[in-house]
Amino acid sequence: MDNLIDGKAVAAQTRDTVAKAVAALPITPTLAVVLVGDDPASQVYVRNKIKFTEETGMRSLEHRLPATATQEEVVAIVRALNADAEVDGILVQLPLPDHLDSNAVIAEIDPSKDVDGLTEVSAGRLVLGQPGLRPCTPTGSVILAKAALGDLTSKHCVVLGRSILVGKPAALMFLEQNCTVTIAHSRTENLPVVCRSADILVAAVGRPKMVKSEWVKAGACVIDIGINRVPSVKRPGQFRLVGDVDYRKARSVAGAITPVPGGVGPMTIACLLRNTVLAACDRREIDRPEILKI
Ligand SMILES: Nc1nc(=O)c2c([nH]1)NC[C@@H]1CN(c3ccc(C(=O)N[C@@H](CCC(=O)O)C(=O)O)cc3)C=[N+]21
Repeated sequence: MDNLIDGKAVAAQTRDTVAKAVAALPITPTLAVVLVGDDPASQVYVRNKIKFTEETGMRSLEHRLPATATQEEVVAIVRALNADAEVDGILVQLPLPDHLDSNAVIAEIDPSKDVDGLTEVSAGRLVLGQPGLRPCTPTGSVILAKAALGDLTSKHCVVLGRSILVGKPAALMFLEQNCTVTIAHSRTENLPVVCRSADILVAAVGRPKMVKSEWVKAGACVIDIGINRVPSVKRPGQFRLVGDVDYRKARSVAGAITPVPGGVGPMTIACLLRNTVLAACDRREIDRPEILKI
């Protein structure tokens, strides 16, 4: 049964489209990445973000600070990037070390450069239905659902999870696609029943394999946003990635399903690149490229 949604392939396509859009622009968009500390997972993500930025014909700047950096030092970098007219996008890799206030850092980002879609202005525009920069993981999830289903109008979308970074914006973005949206969470009664009513089930809770195959309606489209690191049984001392969905069993019920890894993760980075182009266009009053429409 070929019901796998190949996130790697759709991400490669998305990056291709971004590269075409960049090639047609009169300018070269620039993404600045700020990395504080030496969390190994963050290092890998940042390396990939920079690699793909350059592969799509854009410029990248990298600012690395030690884990001991102060709030003032991080804020000073963000302010310098705000003031730098060459910089179109600013990404502060999260999580920041515990002693730093990430909300206060994000609040410093010039909303016109907010390629993560995390500032109050970006969130407000999403709520108000105004154009803006949308968060990357929810955008990637919508693109994957559309790759599987085409038009999403009137589908019942259940978003499991209400986090600020993922669940809440994902719900609003599926609403923008004319879905009927339910947000389910830890206090929802009869979670399995609610999830089973979904045509599109978006799992964003951060609990490994929490969503069982019995929670999935036959033929539903399952978008698994979870990136959970669990100890590997085969390789002691190592970790493997699992999603929020019991993928192996759910795959035999779902009409379409994203794997982890190889699902939403690669799309998150592709959508960051897309946002960098959109930010560059908006900032310079160039029309957004038609090919980047969702
Ligand atoms: N300011 C900010 N923006 C982010 O968007 C952001 C962030 N901070 N901090 C961390 C999270 C996480 N995130 C991922 C991106 C790609 C994969 C990805 O490509 N995953 C691969 C596997 C990679 C692996 O093996 O670790 C996959 O799912 O196939 C996963 C997770 C972006 N994040």
